[in-house]
Amino acid sequence: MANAHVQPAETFSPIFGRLTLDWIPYHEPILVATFAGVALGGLAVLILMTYFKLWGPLWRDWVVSVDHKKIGIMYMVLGFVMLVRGFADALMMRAQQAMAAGGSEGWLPPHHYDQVFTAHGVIMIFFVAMPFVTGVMNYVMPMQIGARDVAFPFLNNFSFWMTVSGALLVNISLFVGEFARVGWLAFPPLSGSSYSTGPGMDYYLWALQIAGIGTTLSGINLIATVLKMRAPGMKLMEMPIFTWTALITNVLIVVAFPVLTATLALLTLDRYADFHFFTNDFGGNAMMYINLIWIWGHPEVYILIIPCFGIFSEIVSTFSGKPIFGYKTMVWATACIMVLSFVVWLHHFFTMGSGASVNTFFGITTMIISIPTGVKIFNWLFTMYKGRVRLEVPMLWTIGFLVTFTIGGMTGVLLAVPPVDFQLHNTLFLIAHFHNVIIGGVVFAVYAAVSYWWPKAFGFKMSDKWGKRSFWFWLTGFYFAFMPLYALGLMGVTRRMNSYPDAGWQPYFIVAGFGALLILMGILCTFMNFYVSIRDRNENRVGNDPWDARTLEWATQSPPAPYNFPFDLQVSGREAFWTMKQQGFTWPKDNFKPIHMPKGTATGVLISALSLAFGFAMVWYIWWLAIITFVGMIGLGIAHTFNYKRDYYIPVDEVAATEAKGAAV
Ligand code: HEA
Ligand code: HEM
Ligand SMILES: [Cu+2]
Repeated sequence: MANAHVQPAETFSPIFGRLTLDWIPYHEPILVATFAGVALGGLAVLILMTYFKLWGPLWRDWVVSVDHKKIGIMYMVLGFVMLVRGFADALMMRAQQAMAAGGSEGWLPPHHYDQVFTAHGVIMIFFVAMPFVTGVMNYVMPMQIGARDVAFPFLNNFSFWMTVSGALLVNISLFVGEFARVGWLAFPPLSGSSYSTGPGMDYYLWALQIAGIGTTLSGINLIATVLKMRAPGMKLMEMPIFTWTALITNVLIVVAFPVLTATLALLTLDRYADFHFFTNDFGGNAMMYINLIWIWGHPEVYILIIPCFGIFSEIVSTFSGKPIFGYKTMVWATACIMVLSFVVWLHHFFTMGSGASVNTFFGITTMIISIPTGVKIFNWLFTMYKGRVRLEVPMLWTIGFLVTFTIGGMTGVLLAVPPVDFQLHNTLFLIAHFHNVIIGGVVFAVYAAVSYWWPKAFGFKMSDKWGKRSFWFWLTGFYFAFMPLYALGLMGVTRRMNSYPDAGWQPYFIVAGFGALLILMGILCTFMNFYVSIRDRNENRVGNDPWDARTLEWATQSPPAPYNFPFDLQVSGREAFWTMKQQGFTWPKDNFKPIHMPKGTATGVLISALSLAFGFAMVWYIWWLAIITFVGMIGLGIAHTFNYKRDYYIPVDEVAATEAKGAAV
């Protein structure tokens, strides 16, 4: 069955561009079944929503909302939904490699398998990990600095919906056409027009461009928020560590993402307009792409991990009952990582002919990053040392992280040694390294963050039992799924292989597949946890400060009022809320003033919807639709500047009523 794939013929019609019925994969049973599942599920959701009359509230309270808390939660929902999609791809790969040994070709032909690993990588990085960290930053950071919202609330809503448009475009490619078969970073010449015909690569380009605009704008927004919106009295060196990491992450985003945008734009010109930036013909150079994409790509992995370091810092300190050890070194270590992350990119292509001196330089700069990272690890350990450590669920994830991330970091240092990398580059050892830091770091952090801030967001705790189950399945699942890959990598097994001749490797792949099943159990326990926690919410109600925490978000109600804080805060010292608690702080019960708030608007979601249609039109060369939607986007943007009704006041009696319901502390 393998290799049976025939690419539909390239045709062009003025109305449908190059889209023909042949591009609908109704001859692929896996996709038809998936489509049926998605369609039925979607239909069920539509019916339930209509039955319970939820469309109005969904639109008013969520879709058009500019409230940073709502937007934060929507990012998390997007992350979890896409995690299911990305993980389904992972299971397919694990199943394929568990069977495709010694002459067997397994169940996924190369044409399909290559799309699966590309989609998995793209989805996991751009539409799982990025929404997760952006979501947590959005939800938590403004409250940590005592602000009512982010600096540009409308922009925040717009950024979110652009990310959704990008994610939708990737998912549309599953049922209309195909996705790229080039790996998550799409190196030319493979990704150029000669070797990647068809729409797959173009889906990749437009999805990432659209989502990337959202990410860049959100970065600008959150930087402005930290710099301009802090409560009076909060000095930079007194901000909570998580806020520091959010600031540094967003600086990285604002510096790095434009490089991605430019790189993808150049590749788009190569593909659409016959330019030759990245081809050997006509003076182009593919190495330029490799350099540019990694100048973005390496900082990107720190964009993912740095906010997670912030999450763990808050949790360690709260659950050890101590201020974070080495506050200043924590801030400086993070700043060092920020700067260093821009001078290591070449470690991703030591083997591509830069020569010994260049490789040595980049090998050493890479190793140096271990030092500030080690500083952080030891700071967390010292925070726990002699603390009254409470092993609640968020803390379990934190300890799991400390152990797992350190192992993954160490294997990164091995890869940073150029001669070693000549052996291990693009083997499964590399795959094991980065899943080790990303799952042990980012995924664990997100789970920790969700269990930690959930009671703040919803007013009740999550289930302890299901939280622990989820943790143990993920932890053991991770080790079963990825330790065999280190061994395989050392034996020389390369990445992105659809099948392999040596049946001796098969047992390792089977163990890895078993690990993926354990992770599946972990994910199922998570959804069970959501269900059980919401079902039993009335038994698990908590006050505003259930963990005896130290930062300002815990001074608000649980869930926080739309305005977060009823009064302007005047804060001092590093652990603002802890100090307030020591001084017996309570919110005043009267003398409220009307609160000035930003108004929701549908402009963001409408422009994003047009951008989705624009992306689709560009993928399929439907030029008339591209022109109309492009003009529409610009027009809507301009029209929005004439909308002067952007704010409103919450009247005093409404504030008083809200505060009477559950005044903080
Ligand atoms: C969250 C994501 C994340 C993080 C945090 C890291 C962190 C690190 N990474 Fe990793 N890396 C990736 C994600 C990440 N990486 C991805 C996605 C790829 C591959 C992409 C692809 O090709 O598809 C990759 C690839 C990659 C390569 C390329 C290999 C190759 O293609 O052949 C290299 C080589 O140097 C490397 C090194 C490192 C190092 C040195 C660190 C360091 O930052 C780690 C520092 C941490 C520690 C060392 C542990 C704690 C420290 C101590 C306890 C102190 C004492 C320790 C010492 C003094 C050593 N990484
Ligand atoms: C949850 C369990 C996961 C499993 C079982 C899993 C499994 C896999 C597998 C089998 C591959 C292909 C390896 C190969 O090339 O042979 C892969 C690639 C990859 N994974 Fe994962 N993965 C998981 C989670 C994640 C997460 C959370 C992320 C990032 C946030 C991620 C990012 C990637 C990337 C970037 C690639 C490279 C894709 C490429 O080669 O272009 N994965 N993963
Ligand atoms: Cu790197």
